[in-house]
Amino acid sequence: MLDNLKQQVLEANRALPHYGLVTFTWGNVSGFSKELELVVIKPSGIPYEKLTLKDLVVVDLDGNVVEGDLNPSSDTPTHIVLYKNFPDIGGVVHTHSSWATSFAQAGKSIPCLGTTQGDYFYGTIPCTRRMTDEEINGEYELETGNVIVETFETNDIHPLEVPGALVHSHAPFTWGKNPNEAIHNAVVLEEVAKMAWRTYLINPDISPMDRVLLDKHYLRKHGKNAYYGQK
Ligand SMILES: O=C(CO)[C@@H](O)[C@H](O)COP(=O)(O)O
Repeated sequence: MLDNLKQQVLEANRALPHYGLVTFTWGNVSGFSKELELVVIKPSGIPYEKLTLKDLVVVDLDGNVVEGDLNPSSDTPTHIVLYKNFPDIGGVVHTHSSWATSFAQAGKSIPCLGTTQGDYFYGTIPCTRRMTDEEINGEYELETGNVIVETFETNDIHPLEVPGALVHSHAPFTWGKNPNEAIHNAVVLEEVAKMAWRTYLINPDISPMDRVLLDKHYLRKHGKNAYYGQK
């Protein structure tokens, strides 16, 4: 079971440069085994092209390394917070992909302007609030996860209906049922961020797409599945 998850995490991390989502090592992917309550994550600072299965790090939900000789990604606490608070997710991606990161730096959420986003994100992709000095000077990566969870709870957003968020002044995180789905959502997020910027340049007054069209597209693709409409 863990070997299969490691293979998924390795392939997902290698997909980051393939899809143009990272510069240098500005990104990381993890996978979660609910049965084992273990997270497999990319080691910190290791280039994707050099990554092997034995380099991956396995941590428990307290962040303790249970397998691996390298340091886990510096973002590991954020990944763990998301696994603990968003049930049914099995993969998390963090990148500094430039279009999505530009919205995060601007502190702007990405409204759902068209069906491209509507097929994968059931509405606005939220940007978190700025973090406080205490949060930044405390356990920053842990607080980063907490501010994402806070954003979803405050705005009553279901994390499997909107599988991603922009962290103010930082960058995006996406997730999914497994690492591959989290990567897919990261690619979509970067693409719709680019489209949103261009859409606002063409028409600064454009409003979000009609809800009836969003429902038609989102429900057609996802159906009334287990989590639709539930918290
Ligand atoms: O967000 C950041 C830095 O701002 C990190 O995502 C790094 O860009 C990658 O860190 P490692 O995964 O290599 O520790």
